[in-house]
Amino acid sequence: MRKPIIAGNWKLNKSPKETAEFVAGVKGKLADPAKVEAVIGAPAVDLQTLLDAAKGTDLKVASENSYFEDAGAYTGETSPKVLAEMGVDYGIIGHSERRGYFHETDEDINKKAHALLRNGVTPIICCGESLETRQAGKVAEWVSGQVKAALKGLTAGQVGSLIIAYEPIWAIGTGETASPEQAQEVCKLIRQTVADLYDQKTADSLRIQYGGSMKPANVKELMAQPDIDGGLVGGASLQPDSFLELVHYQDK
Ligand SMILES: O=C(CO)COP(=O)(O)O
Repeated sequence: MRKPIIAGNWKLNKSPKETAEFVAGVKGKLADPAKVEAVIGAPAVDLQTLLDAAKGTDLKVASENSYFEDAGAYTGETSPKVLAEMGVDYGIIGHSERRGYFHETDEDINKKAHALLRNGVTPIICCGESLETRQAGKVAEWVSGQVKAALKGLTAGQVGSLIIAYEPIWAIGTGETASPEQAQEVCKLIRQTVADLYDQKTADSLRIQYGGSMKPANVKELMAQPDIDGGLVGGASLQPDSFLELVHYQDK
């Protein structure tokens, strides 16, 4: 069975001091790690503080972005090799904010997925359509295209171990959540895309998250969908109380 995974994505929102305060606020209160994984994705400059603070807790750590080369003359980039050495568990890549503001292409994201995997960090690969694409009735074509491009050249074993986050751009930070049915429809399509590219076993082992205004009030309904295995959460992951409510969704 796929273990549910609730991951916060803090984006550019916390300092090291605030990071340590957050972890102190969730310490000893997280869900049973056998039932749900709890992850926080933090800016690169906060990761060491987060790792230190999370030591001895069940909280796992994700980077928000990383480069596709391990080392070299790439000023300002974050090395996947260094992330692995630090003990970072997950690497978010291809977030729509990275694609939009920083012009990341499908090819970059595919190279980043390879780089994380060769270093032993599990990718969380983001995909999702804009409002225009949805209104044009092209969601399936768009999302399956992003998924196929991101997974190019990966083995079935690698794909079965990673995470894809479906984040419709129109639902990010807008308060407008995809309905559970809308989210399920696309998450199912993502799993089918993987089954077509690889096989059913790989598709059944891959975990798929929904992201876009997930919050304590809607987490349970979203997580009840058969193809949604987790959440990638921005705003509602910033405060300990709200994050704890999300990771405890099974107790609601
Ligand atoms: O982009 C997101 C997570 O990666 C979603 O952000 P919000 O939860 O703030 O809508």
